Parts: sequence; C-alpha cells; structure tokens
Amino acid sequence: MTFDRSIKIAPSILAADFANFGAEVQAVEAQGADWIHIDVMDGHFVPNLTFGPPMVKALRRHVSTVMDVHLMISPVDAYIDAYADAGADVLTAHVEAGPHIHRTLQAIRGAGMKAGVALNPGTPASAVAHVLDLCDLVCVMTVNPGFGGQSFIDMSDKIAELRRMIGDREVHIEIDGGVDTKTAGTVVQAGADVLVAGSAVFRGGSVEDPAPYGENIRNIRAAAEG
Ligand SMILES: O=C(CO)[C@H](O)[C@H](O)COP(=O)(O)O
Ligand SMILES: [Fe+2]
Repeated sequence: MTFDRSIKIAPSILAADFANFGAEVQAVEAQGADWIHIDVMDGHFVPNLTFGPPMVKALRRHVSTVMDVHLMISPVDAYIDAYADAGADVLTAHVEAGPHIHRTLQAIRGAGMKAGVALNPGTPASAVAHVLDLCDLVCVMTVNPGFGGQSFIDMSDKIAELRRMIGDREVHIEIDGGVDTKTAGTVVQAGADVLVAGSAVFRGGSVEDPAPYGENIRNIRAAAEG
C-alpha cells in the first residue's frame, strides 16, 4: 500500500446487505470505490455490535483494494494479531479505547499493518499529538460512533488543526460519519483525503442493480474535488 494524497472514497459496509457482504464489496469496488471500510463494534465501546476477525478474514478474498478496518472495541491489543491474520491493510483503534494508544499503534505496525487512530467528536486533536510518528492515518469521527446514517457533525477546525500538526508526514486524514455530497467538499477543504461513506454510497442500489453505487461514488468524489 503506497501513500498518496488523492481523494479516496471508502464505502462503509455498515450500510450494505449484511447477508451478502462478499457480493456487496465486489459491487462497490467495480463501481469505483477506492478502499473498503469495515466497522467492527463490540457492544461495549459503542452501543452496537457487528462482527469480528472471522468475518473480516472471509471478506479478504472478495476485496482486491485496501481493507480499512475501523475498530470500535475496547480493549484492542488482544485482537491485533487476529486482524493481521484476517488480512487488514489498515487497522484503526480509538484513542479513547484505552490508556495505552502509543503501545497499541506500535503493536499494529509491528504486526505488519498500517496504523490508524480515531478520535470521537468530543476528543481534541491534541490527544494524538504525541503519536503522529506512529500513525499512518488519523480518523476524525463526524458522528458519535456506533451507527450508520447519522447526521454529520462539523469538525472542520479539528481537521485543519490535524493537517497542520501532521505537516509533511505521510499520514492520511480520514473522515467517518455523515459524509455525502453536501459535506464532502467541506472536509476535503479542511484537509481530509479519505472519505468514508456508508448510507450515501449504498443508497438506492443493490447487488442486482449496482449502478446507483457508481453514481453515488462519482457524485461524492465530484463534490469532494469541486
Ligand atoms: O464508523 C461508523 C459508525 O460508527 C461508520 O463508518 C459511519 O457511520 C459510516 O456510515 P454513514 O456514512 O452512514 O454515516
Ligand atoms: Fe467507521
């Protein structure tokens, strides 16, 4: 996985058909998705439950691009090797998920993955100031994590502050939550390059009729680049 600053659209499978993930990720990839975003929730760190390493491992053979795994779990460290074995390319842990984010990020890189750190809307940019050298991605949550389809919370100031803090390091800024054609431009203007979008990508389409996925992705990309 080589670093580039171009806009990347990462559909979140939280908005896909849970009984048909393999075909859904193939469909969005064929329709122009750059990365595939996979939301892991434990019913403890967030008030919702999705799936774990076996599901991610099963998805690996259907995903030919970057598999971007967003862990909304606590604790994290005991599961890092399982996600490496599952084939995650990027593994993101929340800074709020435990007291030792520095150790967690080292362990993620040590297991051969790119390391991401996510910040809830209430968490300041300064929370990651001392771990930026251990990060490949900072994920700015623009909803409170746990559910898809929520309204966007404007975090433009935080995104711009992180962009300044990151300087010339090769660190992606990813935005997660409520990204659509109305909000994509704002977050890119502030400094983001990876846009996660669940409902705004999967809306109106299906595995049988995937063309709306392509139209949605193209529209979000155009809004982001415009
Ligand atoms: O991490 C997440 C929620 O915790 C999801 O990635 C996010 O909500 C994407 O869904 P949508 O685009 O529908 O908001
Ligand atoms: Fe996510």
